[in-house]
Amino acid sequence: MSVSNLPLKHLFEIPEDTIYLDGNSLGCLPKGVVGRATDTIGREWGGQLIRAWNSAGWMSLPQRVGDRIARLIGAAEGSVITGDTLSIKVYQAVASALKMRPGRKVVLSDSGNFPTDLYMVRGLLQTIDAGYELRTPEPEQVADTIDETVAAVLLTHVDYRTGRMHDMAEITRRAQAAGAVMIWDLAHSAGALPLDLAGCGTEFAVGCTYKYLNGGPGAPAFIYVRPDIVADIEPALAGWMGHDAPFAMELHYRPAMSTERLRVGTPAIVQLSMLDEALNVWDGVELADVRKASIELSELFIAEIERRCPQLTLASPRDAAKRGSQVSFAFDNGYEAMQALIDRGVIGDFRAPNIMRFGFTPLYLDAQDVLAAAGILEEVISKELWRDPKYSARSRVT
Ligand SMILES: Cc1ncc(COP(=O)(O)O)c(C=O)c1O
Ligand SMILES: Nc1c(O)cccc1C(=O)C[C@H](N)C(=O)O
Repeated sequence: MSVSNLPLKHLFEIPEDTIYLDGNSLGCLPKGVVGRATDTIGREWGGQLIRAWNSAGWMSLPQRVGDRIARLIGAAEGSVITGDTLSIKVYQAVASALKMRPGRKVVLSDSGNFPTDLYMVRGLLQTIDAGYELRTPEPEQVADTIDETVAAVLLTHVDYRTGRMHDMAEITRRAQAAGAVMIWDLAHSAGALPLDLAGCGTEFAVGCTYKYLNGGPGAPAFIYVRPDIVADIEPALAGWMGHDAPFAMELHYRPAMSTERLRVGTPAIVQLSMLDEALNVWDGVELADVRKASIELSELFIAEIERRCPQLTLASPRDAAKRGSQVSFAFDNGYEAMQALIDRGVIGDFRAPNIMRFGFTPLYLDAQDVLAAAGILEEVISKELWRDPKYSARSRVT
């Protein structure tokens, strides 16, 4: 693919004979990360011990890494903080949003949302036990369902199954016009396409860093809070690291005056330093270039698969402007076909009930990869290689 400075394959460890189309679930390993983890463990922890919180800058790492992510999601410096898992950050955002709209009793999401987002909301509402309701209309109906009973709208921008993308600016506008607080889950957007959080005015956004940001399995999540409201929000999960002066050890919680108030407990320093290192691959990269290459690669893939594999049905929006950076095809034996494909070095994934999912990560993928993957998928489908009984045990976790 001939987009300016992409791809940057040489910056990644990619196993030989592997075409990786699953960077939308777990990104590839950037080359510097192993060395950085070793340094954090050996030199910083091993050599500096407790002093490293100051001498190695561990205490400020959640904010510094947040600032690097902010550039990639169109947010101002200081408005993004890292830590915990995305599930926790969803909980915090929704809990804070409900406090901002006392008297309103509805959280609005959609029926396509990733399960953990819905589970976290239900768990929160059960804990509060004050007559709240979670509504989950079809994704296409969400905008028209926002009314003045809605306290918070929680949506995943890019659908994990189909790649269908909500109109962030328009839904944010509709939510705020009805007086609701907007929360975007950017799990499948951050690092995948240009975002303009500051411009769209959303109150909150949350996301993970192990997909397109390549932070590694279990890498810390992030949360964005619009700068003008941060001093007023009441953080659920008020841990000591979100206190204005953690080492004053005060008995009463006094939140930090910045996004730091969304911190909870001790940050996972090794993972955070791995993420910090992984973000180096983005230096000098423009999301507009990534998006252009992502659309070219995914259009190429769709054209090739529709020509070579008529048994598969496109399950993603055909219009690239309405898709994130993944392409899904429906196929009744998709599970088995995906196992057969993975066995031949093309790694995508399967999502129930029948979705074969392929992620496009232009930092380490090019047109040759896409053509080769399409050829192998054609072989799996046309020769019905997926019928081999070894592909039928549905025991994989992803
Ligand atoms: C939209 C969305 N939200 C949340 C999660 C997961 O959250 P966590 O990182 O807490 O496992 C995922 C993927 O795992 C996701 O796709
Ligand atoms: N977070 C994951 C994990 O811990 C194990 C396996 C997969 C994941 C994922 O990220 C799944 C992903 N969010 C999805 O869209 O399906």
